[in-house]
Amino acid sequence: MLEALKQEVYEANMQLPKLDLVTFTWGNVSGIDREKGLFVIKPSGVEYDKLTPDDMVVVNLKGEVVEGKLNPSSDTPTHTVLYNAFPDIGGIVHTHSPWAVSFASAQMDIPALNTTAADTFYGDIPVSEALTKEQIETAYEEETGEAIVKTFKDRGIDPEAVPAVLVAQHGPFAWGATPAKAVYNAKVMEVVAEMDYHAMTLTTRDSHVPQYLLDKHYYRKHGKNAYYGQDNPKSADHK
Ligand SMILES: O=C(CO)[C@@H](O)[C@H](O)COP(=O)(O)O
Repeated sequence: MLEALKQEVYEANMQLPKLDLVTFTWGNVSGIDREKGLFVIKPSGVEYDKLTPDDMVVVNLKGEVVEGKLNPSSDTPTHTVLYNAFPDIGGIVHTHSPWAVSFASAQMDIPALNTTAADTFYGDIPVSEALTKEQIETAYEEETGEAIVKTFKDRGIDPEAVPAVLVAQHGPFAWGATPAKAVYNAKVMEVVAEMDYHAMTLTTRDSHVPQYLLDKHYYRKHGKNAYYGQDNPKSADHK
């Protein structure tokens, strides 16, 4: 059943290691057939270079396996919640891509600071609230999905406008009209997160030696009068 969708989801999963979005067996991609109310997802714990289209698992919108010889991804409950809550999405991807996970670990949104972000995300990529110990210990993956939905509801964000989220202390989820588009959005998120990290480091001047102190030591070392801040025409603080 759903052979064409299995092939499409398989190909989307194979993009994850190619795009450096996953390590080992981390991450997963799914795609949905809205007419049949069934989605296809990567099997759990299978190495990407051993995956085949036939390994894909078919799941209904209650999260029940309807076809598959392997166990579905451990994140299947999260995908299930999102397909039910966001009726216009056709594919979902989850990765542990390191720059996005860095923002998730810091519980910080990935801000839209440049056109690279704005071309794909019409606003900041939100981070969810941290899940409670009880949520983690009871139904972690389902609660993860609920935390994502709550983030968009509470903050009034349209999941079509911002097709991505960070789950605090966990990592990124992204979605789109197709599994391939979901993977594209996940990669743009990772690239934007890296760009933002560097931009935010460069602009927080107290995160490194201020220019006028560098100048002062430079001038002392080279026998010139030390200038401080606004007195120094070379300093970014020069008034
Ligand atoms: O987030 C996690 C585990 O924390 C999962 O996404 C794993 O990284 C992949 O699990 P499977 O899809 O292979 O079950």
